[in-house]
Amino acid sequence: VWGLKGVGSALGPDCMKHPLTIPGGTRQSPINIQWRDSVYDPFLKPLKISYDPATCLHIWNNGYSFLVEFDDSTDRSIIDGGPLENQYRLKQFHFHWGAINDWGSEHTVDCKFYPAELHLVHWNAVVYPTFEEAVMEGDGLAVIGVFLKLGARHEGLQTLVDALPAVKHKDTVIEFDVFDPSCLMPSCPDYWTYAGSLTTPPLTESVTWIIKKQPIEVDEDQLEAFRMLLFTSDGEEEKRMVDNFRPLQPLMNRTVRSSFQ
Ligand SMILES: NS(=O)(=O)c1c(F)c(F)c(S(=O)(=O)CCO)c(N[C@H]2CCc3ccccc32)c1F
Ligand SMILES: [Zn+2]
Repeated sequence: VWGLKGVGSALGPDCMKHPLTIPGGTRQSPINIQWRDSVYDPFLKPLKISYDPATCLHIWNNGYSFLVEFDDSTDRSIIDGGPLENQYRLKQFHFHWGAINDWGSEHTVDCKFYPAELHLVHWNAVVYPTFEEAVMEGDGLAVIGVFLKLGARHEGLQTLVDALPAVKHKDTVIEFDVFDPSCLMPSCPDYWTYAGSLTTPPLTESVTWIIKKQPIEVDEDQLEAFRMLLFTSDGEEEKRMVDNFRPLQPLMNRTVRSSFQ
């Protein structure tokens, strides 16, 4: 259901090819963010992020991406403010990336792909009793998207990169017990926000997307470390874990708001 893995051409305004939409879907993700069409909303608050590094549990290759999962049984790692009505609890973060640096992100900005994109998945534990229930509700999830661009080595990311060989194969997990994902946040507070969906099954329209304007820099070796992961389990014919992003989806009747002018 990840749809056609067409990478689409970033040329011209129509950088969406063969969008695979969910029947009846009106708020699917990812989308192209056309900077000039985004609307500044002065009522958007700064995003507040407070993560407790001790809530970090493990890294898991689940055959889609590699996830760093957190203990979300309390409100120790949360986000608040921004476009959100409630605080949301951090459940996991993961990445999407390409086989080469010309593409890899899920969202695009003015039809430009980044080589990778970080997603921090949070859920509304104020209103919903479990993550699984929040996944089914329009205000259930909040995902922060951070673009990765090729540049200087990212020291904070390196501790994660060093652990990746241990989760090379699908369904491998290793303990990862202290990591503060705020080290992966860009310094600039600016973001875009829009109502969207999960980009993997169940593709539910339950996500308030918060896409940071400023990318973080990572170096070629760090991107290559992502690309040596495998979609396949140990003993199966090896398939490199690359191009694990969903094609762009139609904006339909949505406005992308910006927290900046
Ligand atoms: N781009 S994204 O933010 O939409 C997104 C993913 F891209 C992605 F790969 C995953 S997953 O957990 O690896 C695969 C499960 O669908 C999730 N995980 C979520 C989605 C559904 C679900 C169910 C249980 C635990 C985590 C998740 C996700 F929210
Ligand atoms: Zn994602």
